[in-house]
Amino acid sequence: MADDRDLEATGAGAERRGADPASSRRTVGRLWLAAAGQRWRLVVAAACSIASVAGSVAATAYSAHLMDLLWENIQASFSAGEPFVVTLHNGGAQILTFLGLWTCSWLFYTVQTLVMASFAERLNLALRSRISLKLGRLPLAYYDAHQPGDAISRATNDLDKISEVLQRGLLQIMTSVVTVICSVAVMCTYSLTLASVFACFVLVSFMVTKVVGVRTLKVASRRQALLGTLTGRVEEAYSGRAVIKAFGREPQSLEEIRQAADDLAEVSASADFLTNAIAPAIRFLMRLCQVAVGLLAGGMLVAGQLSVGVFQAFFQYVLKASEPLMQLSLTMNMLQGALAAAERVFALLDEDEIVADPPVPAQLAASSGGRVAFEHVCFGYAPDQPLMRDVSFVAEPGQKVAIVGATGAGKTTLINLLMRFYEVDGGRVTLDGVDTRELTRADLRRRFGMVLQDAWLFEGTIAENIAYGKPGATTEEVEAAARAAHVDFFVRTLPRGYDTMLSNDAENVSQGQRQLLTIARAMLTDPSILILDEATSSVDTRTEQAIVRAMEAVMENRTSFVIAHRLSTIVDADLILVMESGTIIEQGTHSELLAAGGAYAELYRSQFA
Ligand SMILES: Nc1ncnc2c1ncn2[C@@H]1O[C@H](COP(=O)(O)OP(=O)(O)OP(=O)(O)O)[C@@H](O)[C@H]1O
Repeated sequence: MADDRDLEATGAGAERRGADPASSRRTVGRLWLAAAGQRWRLVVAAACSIASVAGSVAATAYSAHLMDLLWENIQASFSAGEPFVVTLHNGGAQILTFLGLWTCSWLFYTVQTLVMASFAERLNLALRSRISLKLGRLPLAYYDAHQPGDAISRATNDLDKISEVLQRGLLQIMTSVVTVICSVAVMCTYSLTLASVFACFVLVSFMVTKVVGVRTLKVASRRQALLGTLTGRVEEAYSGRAVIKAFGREPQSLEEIRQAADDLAEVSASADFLTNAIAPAIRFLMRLCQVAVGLLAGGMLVAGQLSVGVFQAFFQYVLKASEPLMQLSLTMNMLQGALAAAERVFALLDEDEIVADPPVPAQLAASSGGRVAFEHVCFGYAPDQPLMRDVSFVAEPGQKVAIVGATGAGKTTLINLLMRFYEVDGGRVTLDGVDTRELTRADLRRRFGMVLQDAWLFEGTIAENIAYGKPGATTEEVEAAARAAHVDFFVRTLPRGYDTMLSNDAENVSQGQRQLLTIARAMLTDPSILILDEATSSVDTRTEQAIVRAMEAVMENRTSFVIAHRLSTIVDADLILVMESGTIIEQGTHSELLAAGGAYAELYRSQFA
C-alpha cells in the first residue's frame, strides 16, 4: 500500500477524508453549477431518454395486441381455405405502427446519445478552461509544494474520467430509471399486489447499491490520487533523467515508479471488484424477486384472480425491469469514480490564489527610470519562519547592483520579492517611488528582463525563442539582439540558422549557447531593469568571455541586479549587497566593503588569496 505521507503530500489525504456522501452531494451540486449554460442539453437528453424508453415499453405492450390480431386473422383465412396475405387492413397497418414505435425509440436514443456526448465534452471543456486559468493564478508557493505530475493528472486523467462516466453512465442511469418506472407503472395496471412485491425488491437493490457505492467512492478517490502520484513519479524520472543517470540511480527511480504502479494496481483491483461485484449481487436479488412473484402470481392464477395472459405479461415486465436495475447498480458505482475525480478537480480549483491586482492600478511613466528600493522588507516562505528581516537598500537608475552570499543566503528570495513572485510580509518594495503592489503584475514584470542560470527554451525556432518577450518582433530586431548577445555567429553556423527548431530538452544547443540565447531574448524586450544570474561556471573559457561581454552589453544604461558567484565580475558594481541567512548583512561598493573588513572582505580574500 502506498505510504500515507505520499498521499498527504499530493493532497489526496484530505480528499480521502472528504469522500463521504455529504461531500458527494456537494460535488454533484458543484458539477451542476459548472454545467451552467449546458443544462438544457441534459434536459433534452432526459426527454429523449423518456421518449425512447416509452417507445420501447409501448412497443412491447403493442406486440401482445399485434400477435393476437395476426393470429386471429391467420385462423380466419385458414378457415376460409385461403392463403394468408398481409395487407394494410388485416394487420399490415399494425405491423407498420409496431415498426414505427421501434424506429421512434431508436431515433430518440440516437439523439440522446449525441446530446449527452456534447454535454459531457462541454462540461469537460469548461472545467479544463477553469483549470488552465487557475494554473495561471496559483501562487508559486503552490508549485513549490506540489508535484507537477499531480496537477497534470487532475487536468487530464481526472477530467477524462468525469467525461467518460458522464457520457456512458448518465445515459445508462436515465435509460434504466425510465425503464424501471415505466415497467412498474404498467405492472401496477395488471396487479397492485404483485407490483408492490417487485417495488420492495427494487428498494432493497437500491439500498445495497448505496452501501457499496459509499465504499467505492473511498477506493475510487484513492485510485485517482495514486494515479496522480504515478504521473508525478514518471514526470520526475523523465525531467530528471540526466541527473538520475549521472548518479546511477536508474534502479531506484524505476523501483519508485514500480512501487507507485503496484499501489495503483492494488487499489484499482479493489475499485474494479467493488464496481463489478455489485451487478451479480443485484442479479441474485432479482432472481429471488422472480421466485417470490412466481409463487404469489401462481397462487392468484389458481384462485382465478389473474388471467394466463396477464400472468405471462407481468413476468415479461419483471424481466424487462431487472436488467436495467443491474445496469443501474453498476453505473451508480462507476459514477463514484467520476465523483472522486471531480472532487480532485474542485480541490485544485479551490486552492488559494495570488492576491488580485489593484482595481485601479498605479501607472508608471513609459520611460521609467528603474529606481528600485527595498524599505524595511520582512518576509518568510512559511508564516511562522521569518527569513528576511528589515531589509533596506536603494538601486538608482542605471546602477549595477551585485548580490553575493553563500548558497541559501537568500539571493533568489530577494529577486522573488522584487518580481512579486512572492508577497512581502512587511515593509515595501518600490519601483520609481511606486509600491509594486499598487501596479499590476503584468506592468511590473514588463519592466524587467531576466537571464537565469537555468536557461529555459521552449519548443519553437531560435527566432521564436529570442522573440519570446516581444511577439511580432521583426527579423532585423531578432538578429540585432542576437548580435548584441554575441550569439549571431553561432546561429549562422547552424544549417537552418534562425529557423532551427529547439526544445527545452534540446541537446543540439550547449548550456552556454542557451544562456546567450536568453540574453538575446532579454535584449530584445529592452527592459529598464535586468536580473542576471551568472552561470559562468558550467561553460568553457571562450563561451564564458562571450557571456561576460554579452552581459556587459545588455546591462548598459539599465539598472541591473547580478547574482554573482565570482567576485571578480563585480568589483566595478555600484552597490554590493552581502547576504546571509536571508538578510543583508553588509552593503556598499567594493572598496568600501574591503575597507570595512567584514564578511565581504573575508570572502574576497578567500577567493583571491
Ligand atoms: N520555495 C521555498 N519554500 C521554502 N523555503 C525556501 C523556498 N525557496 C528557498 N527557501 C529557503 O530560503 C532560504 C534562501 O533561499 P534562496 O534560494 O533565496 O538562496 P540563494 O542565496 O538564492 O541560494 P543559491 O545560491 O543556492 O541559489 C534557504 O534556506 C532556502 O532553503
